[in-house]
Amino acid sequence: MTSQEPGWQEVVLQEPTLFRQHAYVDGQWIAAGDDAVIEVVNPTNASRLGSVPRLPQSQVKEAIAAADRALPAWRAKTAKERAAILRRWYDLCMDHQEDLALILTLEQGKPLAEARGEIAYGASFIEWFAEEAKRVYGDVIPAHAADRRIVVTKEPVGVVAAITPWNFPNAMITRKAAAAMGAGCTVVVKPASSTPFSALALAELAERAGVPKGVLNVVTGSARVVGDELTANPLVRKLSFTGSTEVGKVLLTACAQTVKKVSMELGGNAPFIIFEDADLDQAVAGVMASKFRNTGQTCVCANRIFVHDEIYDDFAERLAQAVSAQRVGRGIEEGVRLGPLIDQAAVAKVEEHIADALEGGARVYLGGQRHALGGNFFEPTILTDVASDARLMNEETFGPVAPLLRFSDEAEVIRLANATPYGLASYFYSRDVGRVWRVAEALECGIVGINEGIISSELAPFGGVKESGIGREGSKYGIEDYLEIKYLCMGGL
Ligand SMILES: NC(=O)C1=CN([C@@H]2O[C@H](COP(=O)(O)OP(=O)(O)OC[C@H]3O[C@@H](n4cnc5c(N)ncnc54)[C@H](OP(=O)(O)O)[C@@H]3O)[C@@H](O)[C@H]2O)C=CC1
Ligand SMILES: O=C(O)[C@H](O)CS(=O)(=O)O
Repeated sequence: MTSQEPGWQEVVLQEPTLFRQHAYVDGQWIAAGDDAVIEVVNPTNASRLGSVPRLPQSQVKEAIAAADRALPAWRAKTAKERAAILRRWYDLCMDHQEDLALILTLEQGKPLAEARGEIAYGASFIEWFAEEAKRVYGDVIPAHAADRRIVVTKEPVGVVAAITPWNFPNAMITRKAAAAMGAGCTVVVKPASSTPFSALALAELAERAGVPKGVLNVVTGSARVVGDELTANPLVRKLSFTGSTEVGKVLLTACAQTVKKVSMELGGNAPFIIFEDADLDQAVAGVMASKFRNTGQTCVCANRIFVHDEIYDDFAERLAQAVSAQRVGRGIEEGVRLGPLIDQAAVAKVEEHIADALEGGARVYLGGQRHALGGNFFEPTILTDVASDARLMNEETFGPVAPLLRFSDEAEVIRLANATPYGLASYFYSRDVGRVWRVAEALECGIVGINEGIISSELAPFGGVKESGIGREGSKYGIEDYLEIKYLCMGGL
């Protein structure tokens, strides 16, 4: 038994040392000076999984200082040397995929199959930035005078702070840390307090891969205490944040005081538009993939589903058949497709959005209630005839609710799709090539899924516009956010 804690539900890790209950600072596993802890529970049944240190500001400051001390030697390594260490980290993550997936499912709740997928997805960023690290090219610019030479180089930003959410407790860390480390930066990560164990397991494997002490640090503790130090400390030159837009705005303001570079991956409110010429089987599959992945708890989930009048009733029935086939249950049970929501606050938000839609004239086509399993479980839900002024039109539900709205006019549905402060992902299904280009170019967002509901990959730039964020993660663009451009002007030659 890895742990006697009730939250472990007979789960046994092949490698029990991957389950860490200490913060990782300067190559050491540490407790809080006053032994204060944050309890961590299994969202499936609220049973105790363990605890992590509630570090005070002084120990967060020490982690930043350790990252600063480690920076010169780490950035002095060649890109090839850093790439080799990242590659070993990738190999170790994949070697321990099952254990990492079990830890993730226990602390976050997602079905084991999805957790395995997240581990592979998270590891793919380490593999990708091990390769991209070796392609950080500069420029030689034809000089404007015979005695000048103009060169552009790129240098690591320095110490990077990363604050990450609970919904992807592995991949949101590697998407930042691997890019930063590949660029030659050192990192202090603050994982979400409800899902810290995935981050600590990654730190354990990074140490085994040969990541030098101080290069990667994981601090756990109060969001406010840790966040205040990470955003105020002048040694931190960049903050990369993934989480809600509300918190992103707080962090943006705090970072202004020391003019830090920032990357913000914030909330979304994805429109999903199904035109009358769509392949309905593909559209149903796309909604199932986009809407119900992670039980609807992703920032790129379809949040508003617009269905053309001509196909509305047929689509609603087909979707209901697909949703009804989804098995709700504990994530560690094979075959389960929908796990619990992260906590009771998340359940309450889903209920509020449903109640608001019903008050506006919507109807429950399927589900609509807390699941018979109780706790944080909720029935996968389809609402029909949702009004265009419902709360969920402007707020991300972050739960397994598929609200179907009717439309008949292309220009009108684009106006509705764009009528939100968010702009992360959008989706639409049509087989008319002219419409595909018109709609793709008209949607105000960073990512467009066209006849496809799963858009995330380490190869492609992930990020949003408007209040969904700043910057891009993954792809060849993702490493640029961790680099500074330096212009060398050589004269008198
Ligand atoms: N665009 C994107 O890629 C993504 C966006 N999101 C969005 O985030 C939300 C869900 O994730 P959730 O974790 O609840 O988001 P939160 O914004 O509440 O939390 C995200 C992280 O920020 C920390 N945090 C919260 N308040 C502060 C603060 N004042 N100072 C410093 N850190 C703070 C949290 O710590 P603690 O856990 O200790 O409170 C957590 O680690 C949704 O809106 C979702 O759309 C989520 C994932 C991806
Ligand atoms: O936090 C999220 O929702 C992720 O960014 C979505 S994805 O990258 O896993 O698709």
